[in-house]
Amino acid sequence: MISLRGLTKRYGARTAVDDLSLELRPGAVTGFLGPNGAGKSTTMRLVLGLDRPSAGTALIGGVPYHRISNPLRTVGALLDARAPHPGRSGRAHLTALARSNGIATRRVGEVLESVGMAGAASRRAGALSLGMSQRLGIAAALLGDPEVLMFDEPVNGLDPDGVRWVRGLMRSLAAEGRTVFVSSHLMSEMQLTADHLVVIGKGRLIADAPLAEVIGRSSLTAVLARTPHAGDLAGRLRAAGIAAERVAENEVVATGAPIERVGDLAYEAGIRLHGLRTREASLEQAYQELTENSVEYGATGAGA
Ligand SMILES: Nc1ncnc2c1ncn2[C@@H]1O[C@H](COP(=O)(O)OP(=O)(O)OP(=O)(O)O)[C@@H](O)[C@H]1O
Repeated sequence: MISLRGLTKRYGARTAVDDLSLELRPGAVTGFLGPNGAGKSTTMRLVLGLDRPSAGTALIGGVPYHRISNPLRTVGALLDARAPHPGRSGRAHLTALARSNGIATRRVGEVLESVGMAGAASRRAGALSLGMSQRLGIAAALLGDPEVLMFDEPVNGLDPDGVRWVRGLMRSLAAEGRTVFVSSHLMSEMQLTADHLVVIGKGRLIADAPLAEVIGRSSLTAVLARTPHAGDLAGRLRAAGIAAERVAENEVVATGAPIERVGDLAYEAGIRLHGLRTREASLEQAYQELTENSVEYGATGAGA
């Protein structure tokens, strides 16, 4: 469990993380989304005690990182895949980490195997491709078999097989009851991986909700009704406070209401339906709506 309370980080006049309060629960993959510069990496660094908050707290299992006696066994993280010393082999890097954290060195072989790097373990870290570096970073995060895992852009540089592998890994770590917190800019991938989403913009919390709820709140998620009485139905729905529009002779699009409510209102009004279905927004669309006012470094002008 990770708990943030009023977490704030200022760099001079710039507020990178602004009063974030949330709880990340175990047994779920929580996706961490936000435009470039939103404060995702800074938040993760604060949780890991790599930076000091200007205000507020970040707790792991109820305690701040610096008070955890066995940090690697409690929380594993991939923040920067290029962090290992470039002259050291992957195996040497992991062995040094294991030794300095009281972890049995046989774990090194196990995690190298589990990330598909057993064959490349003796290569210098500096000679690894970005994708292989990501795998090594994931191996380091898994080394202490921790309950809490944080990954900053873990699929960066991975090929499609690697991306699918990371997705499966995140899902299985969560299924084992661990807390999995993962940032990404790949919305289609997040939609397949995350159970819950935390969205921030300019350091501030924009959304903290289950994936289905974030998608359900999008204006592009709608209920489509086919009926020979489209005008009537649209009127009834609007009278009940639901945004509804007749888009064709026999079709109504309603937004902001669950499909059951639209079906019930049609039934109560005695309006015959020939079809009723939900059209879901993609996470990409929902995300864009949520963050359109928070993009700091976006392109401007025509075509942006
Ligand atoms: N050490 C630092 N000194 C000054 N400003 C910093 C420092 N670290 C981060 N920032 C600023 O804080 C803000 C948040 O940066 P951060 O890297 O946390 O964002 P992010 O959401 O991870 O972005 P990205 O998606 O681009 O990785 C940015 O405006 C960044 O320039």
